[in-house]
Amino acid sequence: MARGWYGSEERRLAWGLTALVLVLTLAQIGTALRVNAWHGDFFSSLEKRDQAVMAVQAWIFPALALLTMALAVAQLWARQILALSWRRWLVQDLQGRWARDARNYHMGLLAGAADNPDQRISENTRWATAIAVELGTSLLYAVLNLVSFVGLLWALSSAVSVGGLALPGGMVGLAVLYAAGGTLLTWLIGRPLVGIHMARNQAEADHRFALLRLRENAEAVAMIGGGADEARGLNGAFGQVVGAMHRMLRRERHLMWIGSGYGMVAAAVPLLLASPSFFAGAIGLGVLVQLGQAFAEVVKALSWLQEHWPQIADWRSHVERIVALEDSLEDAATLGRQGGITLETGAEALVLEGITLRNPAGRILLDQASARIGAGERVLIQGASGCGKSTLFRAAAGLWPWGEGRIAMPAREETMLLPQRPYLPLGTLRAAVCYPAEAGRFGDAAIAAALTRCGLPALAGRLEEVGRWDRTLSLGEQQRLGFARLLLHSPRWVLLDEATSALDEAAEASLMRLFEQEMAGATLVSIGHRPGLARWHDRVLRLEGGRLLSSSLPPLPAPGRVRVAHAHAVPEQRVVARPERARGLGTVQPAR
Ligand SMILES: Nc1ncnc2c1ncn2[C@@H]1O[C@H](COP(=O)(O)OP(=O)(O)OP(=O)(O)O)[C@@H](O)[C@H]1O
Repeated sequence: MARGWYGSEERRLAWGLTALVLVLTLAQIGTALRVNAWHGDFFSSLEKRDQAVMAVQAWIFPALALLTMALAVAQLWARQILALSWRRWLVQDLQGRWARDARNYHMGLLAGAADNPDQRISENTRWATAIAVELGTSLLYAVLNLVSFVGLLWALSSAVSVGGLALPGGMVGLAVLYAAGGTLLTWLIGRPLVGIHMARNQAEADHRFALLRLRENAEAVAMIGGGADEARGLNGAFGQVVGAMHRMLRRERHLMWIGSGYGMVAAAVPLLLASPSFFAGAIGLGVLVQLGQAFAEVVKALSWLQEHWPQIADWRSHVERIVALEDSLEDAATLGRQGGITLETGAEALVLEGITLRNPAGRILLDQASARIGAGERVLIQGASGCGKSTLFRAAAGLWPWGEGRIAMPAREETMLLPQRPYLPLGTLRAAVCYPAEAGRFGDAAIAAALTRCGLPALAGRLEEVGRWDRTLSLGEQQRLGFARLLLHSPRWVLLDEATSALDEAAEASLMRLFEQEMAGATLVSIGHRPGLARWHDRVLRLEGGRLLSSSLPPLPAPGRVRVAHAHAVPEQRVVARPERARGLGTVQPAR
């Protein structure tokens, strides 16, 4: 995680902020050392009853206090900015990779992919970076403290004798043994904390996802009266969070016993051990106080792991989740590339050559099928539910990884696919209609005309309104909006996947008439179950038993009559030219 940022185009910022934190931390250590020396001088002056020296020390203290405060604030600011900048880079990097190249789609197809990527990107990155900076600076502080105070402790303890035995550096050895014992004990008791934090993180993510799912499906749940059941499910999901929290708190309580006991003993031991030397007059009060402080600082520095173990466990659980997401993103990219289907774009026709498609379980949907749809044709794809019609479109969009063969497609910018429920982005209605182009791409008059033509005249005056259009518009209205998009973008190739399924026949006819009038030159490939759809097409491609069977449709019937496919279907071999049409203008069927 860190290497990416420190090697990125933001590396100057990354290294600069890190250097700033380092310098400010060093300044803090220097000030702490000076405060320690001040204590020595102050208590020595007290002991000697030297008022003049004490008055000087009294003046020094406010300056030291002010410096300590200023450095604490500056170092905190630098740490926070470092963590925030790193998180910003990490989030942008992760969400960019997740959103691009359909990796989020391929992650959904991967068995065992990292769950809840949203929580990993928004939540885990926050803690992984913030705690890393905290741990990093506190470790640096501990190391520098150790280096600073270990010499002092060594020097001071050379004047101390225990039981008449002078041990130069004895206090240092004692501090090392003491901290090592505490660390070992902490590790033994606190080891399961990492797993517990992982379980808590997972439970938190599952609970949040359950809440989100209910929010997104509020209407369906309310209609079926599933509220009580949902509440039980949510309570169950949160119960997992509470369970993990209890396990975590129990462990942390155990660690607290060790931590607090150790701290108390560390404060008293050096004073008790050095007091005989003080009474014997070998050391003064100032040295005794300094010795106690230096011992506590050395023990604290050496006990860094012990003191920060709960934080380390928490941090690791966040990092593990981000690393798992990164792995899944890589796997998704591999899955996206691995497909045996060769996709060529920029072709003049849509050509399928020896296409085999399988579902994720390996079931063959399409077996070595070939077909060609020429420019200007209107082809209806039919077949039983679940036979693989939409999967064929997915393959044509380069999304389906399971299969073989070759697909040649027109250029992407000349093609537009309308699914059953068009995707409506968050934001203004204008943005929703213009999608995927930018909101400012089309003028008001063009948008209003498109909406009116597609039976949504009432929406033409609400272009600046912000709303959840996927919620407030009925499915039929959303499908009309999809056709308004088509009109605006005017692609040469249109792929419809049950894009009129929510409309009545008259409204469907009104929209399909677009391909007779405003978009008369476009090639149309649709998927649909309704028999009435056939009248808007020249031929049918039927997906049956893994084969694509082509049937031409009879010449244009009289308006209002439904056309049916020829009884003798043949495997696709040739292109059937689109008959010339001449039809009267259709009437607009407003939805509301
Ligand atoms: N993401 C997926 N994971 C697992 N199976 C899938 C996935 N997508 C499609 N399938 C399976 O592939 C098969 C073909 O699905 P597809 O959506 O192409 O059917 P369809 O012919 O369009 O059906 P319908 O007419 O009902 O829309 C189905 O059995 C479906 O369950």
